[in-house]
Amino acid sequence: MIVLKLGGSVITEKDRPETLDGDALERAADAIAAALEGGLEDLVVVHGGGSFGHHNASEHGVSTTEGTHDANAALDIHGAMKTLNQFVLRWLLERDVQAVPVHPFSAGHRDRDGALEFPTGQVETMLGEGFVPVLHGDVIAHGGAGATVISGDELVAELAAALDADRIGLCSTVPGVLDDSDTVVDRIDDFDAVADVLGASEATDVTGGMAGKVRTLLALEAEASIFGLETLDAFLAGDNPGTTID
Ligand SMILES: Nc1ncnc2c1ncn2[C@@H]1O[C@H](COP(=O)(O)OP(=O)(O)OP(=O)(O)O)[C@@H](O)[C@H]1O
Ligand SMILES: C=C(C)CCOP(=O)(O)O
Repeated sequence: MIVLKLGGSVITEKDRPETLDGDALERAADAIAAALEGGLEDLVVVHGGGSFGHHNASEHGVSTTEGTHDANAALDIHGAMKTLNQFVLRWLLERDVQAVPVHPFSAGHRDRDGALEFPTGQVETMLGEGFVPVLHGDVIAHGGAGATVISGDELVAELAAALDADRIGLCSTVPGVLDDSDTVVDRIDDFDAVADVLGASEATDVTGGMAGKVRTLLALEAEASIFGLETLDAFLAGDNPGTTID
């Protein structure tokens, strides 16, 4: 079973609000369709926000820790993410991938300590029935804070642990984690060893960019790969392109 995140920075033009990168989404959807046709059985897709969601969250001052009690603000962020989710579903369905949505806002919550509660029975049942569940970064009810942002990366970590994923992949806009001479770091097992080169995203991003991604993945028991779109098909075929986080 694979949990795959399509980075928002890959499938959208991240510095132009609410702009899809149709060519990139097409390439990603082609790779997913080919892998399923080639025999891959269980795949969960999660996508990030890119230019959908992050701008809205930033405008409303909402992040993973700063919440809102204004339903209009929550729905503005959620609506942007659902719009992008519709695009992802459409691109997959056009390639006969049996993609169905799971909207995290209606599926889970954080408690007062910020701990995520995310039941996964619906995702497991979808997989068992031959569907490809497609989740996305979203807003989520948060005890004492109203609604806060949940990143696609956090959902990947949660799903991978709950579903005991065999492989975890984060397809981003970079070929992997880059060191200070822009060479892809092969393997990361310690945050402090790479902390100096890990930055935020270059675009508006309320969930922590590459540093947040590495921190989230290091907390997982299973290995994860961070790689670029050009090696998505290789990852789905069983290779470990880019940076391995363990
Ligand atoms: N050391 C690094 N190596 C690679 N990328 C880095 C590094 N430090 C910071 N970055 C930034 O992190 C970005 C990737 O993080 P980002 O959160 O934008 O990715 P994403 O998951 O694909 O998108 P989204 O969060 O919208 O879903 C890169 O585009 C780059 O700007
Ligand atoms: C900004 C929102 C709502 C979702 C962010 O998800 P991410 O792009 O995976 O960090």
